Amino acid sequence: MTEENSLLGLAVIGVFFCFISDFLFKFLVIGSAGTGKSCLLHQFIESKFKQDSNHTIGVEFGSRIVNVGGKSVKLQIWDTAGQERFRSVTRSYYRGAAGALLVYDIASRETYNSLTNWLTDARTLASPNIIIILCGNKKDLEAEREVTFLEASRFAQENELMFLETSALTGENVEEAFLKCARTILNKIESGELDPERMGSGIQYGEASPRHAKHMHGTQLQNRQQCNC
Ligand SMILES: Nc1nc2c(ncn2[C@@H]2O[C@H](COP(=O)(O)OP(=O)(O)OP(=O)(O)O)[C@@H](O)[C@H]2O)c(=O)[nH]1
Repeated sequence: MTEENSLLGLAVIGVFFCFISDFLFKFLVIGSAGTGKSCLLHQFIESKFKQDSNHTIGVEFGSRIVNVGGKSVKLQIWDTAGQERFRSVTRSYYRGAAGALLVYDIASRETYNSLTNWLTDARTLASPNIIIILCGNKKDLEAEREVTFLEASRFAQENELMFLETSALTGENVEEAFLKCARTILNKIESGELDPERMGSGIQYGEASPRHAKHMHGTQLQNRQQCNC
């Protein structure tokens, strides 16, 4: 084998391992219209600010594999429309989500005042154990701030939420928000508090997980037994 061929082989193996994951987590991005949910998702996936973002119609989807505590986790993220007229559509996507970013705009008290409604929806429609991070977005609009950091952090504490102020425009804390949520879920899996095998947990074993291989092996065995081959 030539040196070029072996380098090519290593590159192919590298690319393969980049696309396989230990876990898959279903995430939601929820909150009032115009708070920057689509821009946060775009910044997280594309590492740039989405210019001319329009209102989301129903839901949009994005995914990215991240490394959390030595494990590769595929985040399957559903960006939901904040407009009231889409509520019945977006609510149908909540089911079985493991984590959520609950977004308000620090420059709009109205979006902050609606948080309780979004939170109730998430806990009743997704799961009472859903891991939620509160994101005070548009942190860059300091001069227009209507919601203080302190009051939002108190709200987060009272409602058992994690909290960060973010800016989809500058990228500040965007990566951290998604990773913090993923890390908390992973810690709960490792401590046994969350069971990925429970129906509707919003968690699946990825292709790189030995549990996935075991599960696949079991399925293949079952199929073989069924077809007698
Ligand atoms: N200054 C500033 N503007 C932002 C930021 N994030 C989003 N915006 C702007 O806020 C507006 C709404 O952003 P979107 O991401 O479309 O909001 P959304 O929450 O997805 O809205 P819906 O889809 O209607 O629910 C757009 O004009 C964005 O340019 C931010 O971090 N800072």
